[in-house]
This record gives sequence, C-alpha cells and structure tokens, in this order.
Amino acid sequence: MMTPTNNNPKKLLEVTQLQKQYTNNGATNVIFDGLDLTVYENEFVAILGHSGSGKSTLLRMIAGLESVSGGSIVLEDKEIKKPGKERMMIFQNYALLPWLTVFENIKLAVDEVMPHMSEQQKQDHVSEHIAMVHLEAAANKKPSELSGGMKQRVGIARALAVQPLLLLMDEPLGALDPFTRAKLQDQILELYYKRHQTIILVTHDVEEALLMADRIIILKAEEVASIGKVIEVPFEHPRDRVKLREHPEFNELKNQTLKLMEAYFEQMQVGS
Ligand SMILES: Nc1ncnc2c1ncn2[C@@H]1O[C@H](COP(=O)(O)OP(=O)(O)OP(=O)(O)O)[C@@H](O)[C@H]1O
Repeated sequence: MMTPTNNNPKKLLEVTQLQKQYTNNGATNVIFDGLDLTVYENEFVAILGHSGSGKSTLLRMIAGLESVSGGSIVLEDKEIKKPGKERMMIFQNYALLPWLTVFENIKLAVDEVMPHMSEQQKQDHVSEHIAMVHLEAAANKKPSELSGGMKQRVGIARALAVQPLLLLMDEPLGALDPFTRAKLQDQILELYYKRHQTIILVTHDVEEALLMADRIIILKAEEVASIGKVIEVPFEHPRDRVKLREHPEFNELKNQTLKLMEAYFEQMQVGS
C-alpha cells in the first residue's frame, strides 16, 4: 500500500498549473486556474467536493476525454493529450454495450488493447477477470438482465482487464443502494490490495472516501476551483468497515471533513 510512511514513493501522475476554461456564447467560465496535484504509484486517492466543484472535469482531463486550457498532466513522463489504454475510466452509468454479453463486453476491450495475445489467451484473460468480480454465472447474460451492482462489476472487470496504470472512477457507486454499494467498496478494495492498482476515485461520499482512500483531496469552488484541503487517511489497510465505523478517530475525521465541505459549500453560495 502507498502510505504516508512509505519513504520514497514513485510519482505516477503529475498535474502542474492546470487551467481549464469553457467559453460558451462568448462568455468565459474559468474552472481551474493553476491546480497542482501529484499521485503516487499504488496510491488510492479520493477526490471529494460538492456538486460543481470540478471533480468530474479534473478526472475527465486526466482521462484525456477533455482538453486542458493550460498547464500539463503527465503520466510516467508522457503528457496526456487524449484517452489511452494506460488510463481506464469507470463511469456511474456503466457504459456497457447492451447488445453484447458480459463476456463479450470485456472481450471487446481486451481484443482492442491486447492484440498480441492468442485467442485462447484472450478468452482466459476475460474469464479470469469475470471470476475476479464473482460474475461467472452471468458471463453469458446481456446488461439488461443484470442488476446495477452487477453491471458496475462488469465495468470494473472490463477496466482492470486492460491492465491500466491508473484506474479512474467517477462516482462509480452513486446509483447503487447502500448494501450493494458497501459490498462493491469492499470488492474494489480487495482488487486494490491484490493488484496494487493506482486509483483515483471521485465521490460525494465522505465515508466512502475515508473507508477506501490513502489520501483525500477536497476541492472547493469559489471564483475558480482549487484544492481546499488534503487529508492523509491514517487507517491501516486492509480496512474493516464495521471496525472503522466504531473507531473514534474515524468519526472525528468524518465530522471534521463534513464540516469543512459545508463551509466550502456556503462560500460557493456566497460567491455565486
Ligand atoms: N461543457 C461545459 N461547458 C461549460 N461549463 C462546464 C462544462 N462542463 C462543466 N462545466 C462547469 O464546470 C464546473 C465543474 O463541473 P464538474 O462537472 O466538473 O463538477 P463536479 O464537481 O463533478 O460536479 P458533480 O458532483 O455535480 O458531478 C461547473 O461549474 C460546471 O458548470
């Protein structure tokens, strides 16, 4: 695990003096004006912030789905200009192809990024990832036959099958009921431990961020969006949600974070 005590963590992603603005009908809306952020290898970073604080815009720029207006985003010495297979994004709305089965949805991604593998190797690779998210029994089902939680597990399996350097998750569990959500949080953590996957997770949920992340970046939006606070989450991995919820430090940190976000929200209301 990437922990604050790791002596010499390797930088994976460097966001430097990032600027982003949108111009619509001649009016310019500046979202970021000089944001800096470093993410280290094998780190789990959560980006928290209220609606409109720029979380999705930042993640989409890291994914290469959105252009930057200034500054740079560099992944392992390579500047990000467009989407690439070393960064996989998981969306809230699953983004599965409805006419393909679970197996075929994942296979499509594998075919695209692993052309050097034999057909048998690719099929084994897909099966292995289906097993990883415990969906063996649903391998030949279409997305319409699956629950929301199952669809999201397909999305996770598909993203991990591509073996990205960086996994980007934009509110991936936002549409799920609390129990399915908790189960998937645990499964994502399990994959994080097994694969040493570097992850950036965008979420509104303070408890989710504290339960999962090594470090939490809280965005605030006044005139422009910026990093309001960085929290190094002090709890050892692997984490147990039941024990953590009873931990006084967990509750203290949760309350402090909520208060801070409320204050940022108030400031935004005043500014807008
Ligand atoms: N295509 C666009 N054109 C103009 N402004 C945009 C565009 N996309 C986003 N914005 C603006 O950028 C700001 C940040 O939006 P963003 O969606 O990144 O916030 P967010 O924190 O992800 O919000 P939410 O939690 O509601 O998803 C908002 O003020 C939004 O209006």
